[in-house]
Amino acid sequence: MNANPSFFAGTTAAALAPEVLDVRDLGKTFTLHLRGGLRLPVLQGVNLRLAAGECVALVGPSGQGKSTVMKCLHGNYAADTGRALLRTADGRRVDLLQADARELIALRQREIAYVSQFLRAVPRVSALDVVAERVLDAEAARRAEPIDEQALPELLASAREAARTLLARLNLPSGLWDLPPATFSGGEQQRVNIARALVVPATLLLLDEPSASLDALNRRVLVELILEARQRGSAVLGIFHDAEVRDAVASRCINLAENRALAMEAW
Ligand SMILES: Nc1ncnc2c1ncn2[C@@H]1O[C@H](COP(=O)(O)OP(=O)(O)OP(=O)(O)O)[C@@H](O)[C@H]1O
Repeated sequence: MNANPSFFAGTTAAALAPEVLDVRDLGKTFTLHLRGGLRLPVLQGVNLRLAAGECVALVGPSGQGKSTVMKCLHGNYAADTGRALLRTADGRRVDLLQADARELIALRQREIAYVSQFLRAVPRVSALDVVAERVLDAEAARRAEPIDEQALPELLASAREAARTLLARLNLPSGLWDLPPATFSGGEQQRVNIARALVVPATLLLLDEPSASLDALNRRVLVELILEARQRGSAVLGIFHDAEVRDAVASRCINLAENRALAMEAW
């Protein structure tokens, strides 16, 4: 499938699918306090919509703010303006830009998965458990209470099984599974990161250069996994500098530079 660079030129299926994310007027200015309060207006009036099962690629020159959009939606950066309404799996509408810390944690456990180029691994936790923990977190969030001690061994066993399956699919050597990923190569860490994000279905997948450190074999696995996530109904927003990966997974592209002007026409 070729990515379609025109704004809102989605597939018919995407047009019929329920809307998952509606971002309007997203704005972000960085203030550099160590540079005398220098202000960098990076995002202004960003609008985008994502339907279940579609993948939108953010494209455009370096430094334009693509990663900043992702970080605002994931709650790593506070946005200055706008709203980003996410329709959750149980049909609620949550503004990602206004969610408080507790709500953000819950959203990250159940609804939103984020892959960046960098894995922020907890020391001494094995690669297997970095992935399996996400399954347990999602289950605890689904039950809206911590998992009790009696249920834990069985849940942990099935979470580790799911983690093993995905790590094997991503060709991470089994000899590494019980080791903490801190000393892994860039590509190995990236694969743990991808497995952690994709081991449970997400309403919204945020992928910031997920193939940056992958070899050709694992890029193909990544493409398969993203297409399967779309098929399950995840809405995917991604930055893919690898054009082959982008063309294989994206249903349309948005260039932030063109976004503002075109969005004004569309609304
Ligand atoms: N935490 C920050 N503090 C100050 N400036 C920042 C911060 N994060 C990003 N920027 C600036 O915002 C601009 C946009 O950065 P961003 O990483 O979002 O761009 P990008 O489009 O993703 O670039 P690339 O394609 O090179 O990854 C850059 O000029 C960057 O220096």
